[in-house]
Amino acid sequence: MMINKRLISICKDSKKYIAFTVLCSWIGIVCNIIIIFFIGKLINTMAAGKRLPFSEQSFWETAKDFYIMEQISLLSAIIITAAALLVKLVSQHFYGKFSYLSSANARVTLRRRIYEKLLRLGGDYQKSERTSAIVQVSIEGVEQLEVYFGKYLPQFFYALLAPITLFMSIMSLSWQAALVFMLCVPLIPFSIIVIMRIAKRVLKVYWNNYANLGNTFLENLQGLTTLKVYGQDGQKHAEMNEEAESFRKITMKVLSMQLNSINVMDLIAFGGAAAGTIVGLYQFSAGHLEAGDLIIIILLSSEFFIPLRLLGSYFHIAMNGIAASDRIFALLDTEEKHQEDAQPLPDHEQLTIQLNNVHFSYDGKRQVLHNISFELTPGGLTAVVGESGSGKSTTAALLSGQLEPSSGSITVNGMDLHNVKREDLYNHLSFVSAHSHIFKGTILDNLLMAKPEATMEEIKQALKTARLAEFITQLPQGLETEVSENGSSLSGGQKQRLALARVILANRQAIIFDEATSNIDVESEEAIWEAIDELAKEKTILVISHRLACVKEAKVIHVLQSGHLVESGTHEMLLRKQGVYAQMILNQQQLESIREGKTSEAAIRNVSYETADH
Ligand SMILES: Nc1ncnc2c1ncn2[C@@H]1O[C@H](COP(=O)(O)OP(=O)(O)OP(=O)(O)O)[C@@H](O)[C@H]1O
Repeated sequence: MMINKRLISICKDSKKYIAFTVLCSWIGIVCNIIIIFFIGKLINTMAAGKRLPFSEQSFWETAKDFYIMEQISLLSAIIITAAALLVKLVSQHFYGKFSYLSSANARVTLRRRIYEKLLRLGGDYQKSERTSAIVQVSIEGVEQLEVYFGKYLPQFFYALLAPITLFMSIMSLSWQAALVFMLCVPLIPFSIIVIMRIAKRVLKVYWNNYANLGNTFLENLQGLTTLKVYGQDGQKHAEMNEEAESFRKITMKVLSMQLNSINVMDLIAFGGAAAGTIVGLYQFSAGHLEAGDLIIIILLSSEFFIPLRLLGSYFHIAMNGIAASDRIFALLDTEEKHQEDAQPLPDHEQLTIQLNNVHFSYDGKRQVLHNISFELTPGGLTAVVGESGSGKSTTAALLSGQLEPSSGSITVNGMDLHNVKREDLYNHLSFVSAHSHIFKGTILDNLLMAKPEATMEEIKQALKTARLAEFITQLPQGLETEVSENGSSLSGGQKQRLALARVILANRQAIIFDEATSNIDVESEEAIWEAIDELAKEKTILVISHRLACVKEAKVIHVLQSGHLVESGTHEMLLRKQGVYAQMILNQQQLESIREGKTSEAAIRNVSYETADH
């Protein structure tokens, strides 16, 4: 219970450093025992009436001839003591080094595991934890394990070894005192186990509150402008204060629990040392123990309990790490979409993706897609349209392998998408969403991530197709211009055009555009549509768009309504059908004419105001 086997087996490289740390501590206590024994034996010799004749002989001669134990002269004892002090110093130095190596190794191993897992999970990581919680767990949570590996584990094994070593040493002087010490020792781990049961509960709440606070903080920070616009920042401030207060309370609870348990352990440690010493004193007064031996027992009594007492202190800090490790394991255990035996995609010139009777639900309860079947055939433009919430983005996410159907199947060139290696799929297929991620770095860095070996000619061509070349040449630092986190130093349209240039440079066979032109300026929108039309001449393009006028030229348009595929065909065919698509076109035209009407009315009003002003 006090050892987390899984954690240790993951960080198995730390094991040898833990063993070395224990060895260093053990060498330290053996040195202490030797020194204390010499002091005790010297006192015994003096108490027996033997005098050091310093006035008659030189110090060295006196020390050489004065025997404190059979076969051990004072001079030998001084030399051995000096050597023991030196060894203790060296072992203390190495204790620090090995303790650090053990924890550093474990932290590196865990962070690498988390990172690799996140890479394998891709967008699925949110199934297990929220983004802020993952950041907390992998930074602070892993950091909390420093004490577990660097201090707690070595101390755990040392705390088993030290009492046995001391028991054997004291046994030679008084087996009764040694026995009393030994009987009191298990009371400390017993108290640790009792406290651990309470601690586990409290620490779980502590970590939940901590993660919630982090999440609220991140969300409020990201949405600060919206909160300010709606005057909700004060309200959110108050809510965050409440969360912070509950976090403060649970932190105080953890601290007071730690303090109380340290008090209990102190009571046991001092009580045990006192009990053993009383036995020693009793034996001394009865004449069964010499004065020096009693002093040895008194001096070693604290050593008996210090290792376990220290184990208790480390234990509380380590428990925090263990609670964090539960969250780390939850993340590491998140089911991965892909099996180890995933296959590479057979090399085809073109990509055909087929949806066969696909049903999908996010939560297993509400069906979002019902029995969808269609084919994304090679070359040209295919469109998926439908009202908001009809399931367009979900379809795009299924086609690009980000989601898996609840039932039915998706095949790529005849192969089940589930079995296709993700790297291989993305070597053939790209995806551009409404919020393409632009990374902190230069514009060139962002482009090169699509094709690190791209030539300047290819980059220029991609920028030209994405209608971004002119903008870049206007920048004083051109391609070397730094963009801030998530491209926040670029406009929405520039960001999307940069994402488009990146996808063009990647030169995949198929590209899915999911509302890639929503929420951007008209100029950028037109530029992107022109580029999409150009790309569709060579590649397989699937667009999801609410702008029906832009998909008129598509070779096939699929219409979704409440998760059902209700119509498929060309623009003309669908218009003739007078069904859902024709109605959508009509609605959009009406909406646009109302908008245009309003604009012209406003324009007329403005003109008349202006005329009146003049
Ligand atoms: N992550 C999610 N978890 C649960 N339900 C979701 C999730 N994402 C979408 N949905 C639900 O699935 C349905 C289809 O959503 P989807 O985003 O695919 O629609 P859409 O047609 O792309 O809409 P829009 O045009 O507004 O983007 C909606 O009812 C939505 O509420």
